[in-house]
Amino acid sequence: MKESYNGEDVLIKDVEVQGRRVNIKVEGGRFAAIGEEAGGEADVVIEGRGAVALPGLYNTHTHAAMTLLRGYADDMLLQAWLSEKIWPLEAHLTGEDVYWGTQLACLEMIRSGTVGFNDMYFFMDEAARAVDKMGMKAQLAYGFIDLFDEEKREKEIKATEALVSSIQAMNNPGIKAAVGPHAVYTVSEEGLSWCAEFSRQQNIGIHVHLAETEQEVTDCVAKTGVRPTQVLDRCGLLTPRTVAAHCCWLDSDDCALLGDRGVFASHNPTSNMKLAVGRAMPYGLLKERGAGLCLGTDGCSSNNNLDMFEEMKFAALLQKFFWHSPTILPAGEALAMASANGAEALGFKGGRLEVGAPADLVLLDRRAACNTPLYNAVSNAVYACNGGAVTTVLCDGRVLMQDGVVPGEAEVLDGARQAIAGLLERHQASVSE
Ligand SMILES: N[C@@H](CCSC[C@H]1O[C@@H](n2cnc3c(=O)[nH]cnc32)[C@H](O)[C@@H]1O)C(=O)O
Ligand SMILES: [Zn+2]
Repeated sequence: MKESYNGEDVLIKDVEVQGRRVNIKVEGGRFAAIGEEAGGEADVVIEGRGAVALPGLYNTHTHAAMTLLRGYADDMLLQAWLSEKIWPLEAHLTGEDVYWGTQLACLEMIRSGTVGFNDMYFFMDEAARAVDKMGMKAQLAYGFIDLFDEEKREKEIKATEALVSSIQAMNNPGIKAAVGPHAVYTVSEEGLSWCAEFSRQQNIGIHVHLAETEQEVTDCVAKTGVRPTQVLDRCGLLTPRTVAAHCCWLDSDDCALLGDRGVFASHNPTSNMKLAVGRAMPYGLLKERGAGLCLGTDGCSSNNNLDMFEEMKFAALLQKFFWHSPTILPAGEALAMASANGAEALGFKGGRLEVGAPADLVLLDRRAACNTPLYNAVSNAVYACNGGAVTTVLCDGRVLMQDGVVPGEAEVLDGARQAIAGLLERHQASVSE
């Protein structure tokens, strides 16, 4: 497998697509042909051996470098988890840590069939360097938190402007900048409005946490007189380029507003259940009102992995359980949330297994137990398999994993382990001072 990519043509032979055994030809990073007739010369030939072919997946809400904090703090309520555990350790993060933590996240995502993701964190120029090296697609935002303090707001504005220009200077169409106003309880309305205006001026996306907990909503109403959705709207943050993560504690007016504005609601079921936020995103109401619907894992510290196959299953099951409906969020809709919808939410064209689309492709092992029997490949993908069944991944036609091999995996794991050791050492030294 080549570690760099120069638009090689790829021929994938004998794979299962919607019940048919076909070949897939990739030319110039796009699907050129899908069918028995697909063939001809190719720089790379992959024997599918009947593997199940699916579109590449998009994780629309994560804090990628939180891989370094996996398992560091579990079984806590959100506010205590953030203030007592997560933020004190994050204070010691360096750019190098985020470079290795993001590479580890990319490795984990590639191995489980994700080709693109939506990130909000610190040192995002380092995250961009990691994404560029790993060959994935991403929308990257600096997590803007001003804590209602004017001086901190100025610093967050400068950090956001710096990140956007450094990403735009990379000229990598697979890596997009965005603004990342964290949430209504950590960002002033001046800060929220600045983010909205800057995203409009720069024509870039918006990535924000919305209505994750009941406390967020009640505190917001007590403080401003209106609900978080209305605060975001009056600051100009609800747009068709907005991905709002969580969207759990929304009422029907909130859902109507998100639908009217064309916002994408990113469902993060595992994180919501792990942090016991107490309510499932109102999937049915948001769908009825026309909001975009996509899927995310949140960070590794509130999941604790980045496996979008698990996320599809938990989304389908949580919606059925919470809304008492065995038919809500069927497998096909869960797969659409995790692929084409997610790509669209981030302004990418991929996540679709169709001629002309960018070649985002995942092959699942046909011989895996979770694919035996194979009555329905989509049912198995959502309800039976997890990311462990993924054998081969292409992103815009670039082979990121072939037959379970990701080039440079050992180096990424070693680098991440060293970063974790340094981070814990610095945190320990500060605690014992
Ligand atoms: N400039 C900001 C950086 C924020 S990055 C995004 C933040 O979101 C935090 N985070 C992770 N998961 C969640 C969640 O589920 N809800 C809210 N915040 C989260 C994460 O730990 C990180 O601190 C600062 O000065 O803190
Ligand atoms: Zn989050």
